[in-house]
Amino acid sequence: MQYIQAKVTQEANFYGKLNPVELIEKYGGPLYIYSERILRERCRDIKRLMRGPNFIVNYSAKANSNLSLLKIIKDEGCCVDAMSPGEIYVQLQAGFQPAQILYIGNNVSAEEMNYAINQGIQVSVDSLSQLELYGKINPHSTVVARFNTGVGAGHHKKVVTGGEKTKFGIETAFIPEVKDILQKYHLRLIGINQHIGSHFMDTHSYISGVQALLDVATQFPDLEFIDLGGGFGIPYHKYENEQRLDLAELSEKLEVILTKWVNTYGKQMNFKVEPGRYLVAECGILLGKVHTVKTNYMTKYIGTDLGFNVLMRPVLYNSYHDIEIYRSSNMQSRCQEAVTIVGNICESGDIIAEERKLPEVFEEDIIGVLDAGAYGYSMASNYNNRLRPAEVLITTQGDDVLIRQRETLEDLVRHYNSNAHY
Ligand SMILES: Cc1ncc(COP(=O)(O)O)c(C=O)c1O
Ligand SMILES: N[C@@H](CCCC[NH3+])C(=O)O
Repeated sequence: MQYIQAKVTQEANFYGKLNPVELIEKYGGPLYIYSERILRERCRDIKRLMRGPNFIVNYSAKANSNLSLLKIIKDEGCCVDAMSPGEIYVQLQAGFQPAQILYIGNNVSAEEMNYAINQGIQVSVDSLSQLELYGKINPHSTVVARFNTGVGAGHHKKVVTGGEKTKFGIETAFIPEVKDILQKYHLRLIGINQHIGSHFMDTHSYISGVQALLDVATQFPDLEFIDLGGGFGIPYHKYENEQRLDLAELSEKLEVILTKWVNTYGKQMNFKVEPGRYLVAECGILLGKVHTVKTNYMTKYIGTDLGFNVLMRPVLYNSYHDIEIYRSSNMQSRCQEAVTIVGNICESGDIIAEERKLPEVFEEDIIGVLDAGAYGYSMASNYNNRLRPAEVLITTQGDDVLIRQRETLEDLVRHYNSNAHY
């Protein structure tokens, strides 16, 4: 097999004992591959953000809720946050204890709240009306509230979750109303949280958000924890040597402001963060095959089986992913050229990479889409009745293990009611 453009994965010895062509031959494509080693490294990186037992990493499982990955993350000593009863269900299956799960809901129904409450899982509410609902359902208990401090950040406006133009969190101007509802239902606010948005690469906005959240915290004397949120970015432009987010710098800044704040609050505090992408993005690569190479009116299209049903990010946010090329044939790339890599979905926007400069690509080549572990499979769909792919873990020993089967055609009709009369 030839590694045509594969500097990143070769340096990381990503694929273990098999190469990407062999992995596709063995499991078929498209295929998500995850490196256990890189996943564990990222968990350890983020756990070094703060010292001591009062710091908890809550993995935000919406980024990737594969059961096997959850078990590894749990094994690394992380807890989790959940966005839905489905996430809670899978997290319990992965072995997390209810006390290790924080349900950070948004527009949650009474049934969904009860689902969490009945399992002993702490709920965080993000509006006055949800706080009222929680109080009615579960008075004389503890509650957590998500605030919107006005600070937002993110790689695209669709993923900025703090500030004026977002549905999330309780605006800080409503703190008096929060206190009234707490009193009315005899609720004790034990934690507050926020999440300013996804994928920041410098520490500035996160620190501003933390400072603003601490100002909110000062107004509630009974807190046991403050959850500072996630959003830690990863270098998607590895071929351009993009710098990593400076976690050491962030750690130093956090230490200064949190220590100062704890001294004035006058009581020990637990601090949490909620990283999703940071833990799982870089451990995942999406592999697919080139089925067609064609030119339409001067644009050279590389037609693959990587439709936006398997990786939505480029279509939804215009997101960039580095591309690698692996080849089983002896074909030789003669030049670098700008090509547009597309999938097999019936929409013109089904583009993974537009006008990307790559060594000449041939049919049957394997394409690797890097940093696809976060919001890849978890946002995959059955659009065009395509099947969601299989997922394979490369263990720290370099063995490949199937951790989720590829869907089958039968899965596509599994939930139809064939006895329906109409
Ligand atoms: C409440 C909450 N916490 C954490 C995250 C994780 O974000 P990220 O994957 O950017 O760390 C998200 C997603 O943006 C979120 O909505
Ligand atoms: N899905 C987004 C991140 C948003 C996370 C959820 N608030 C992405 O792929 O970048």
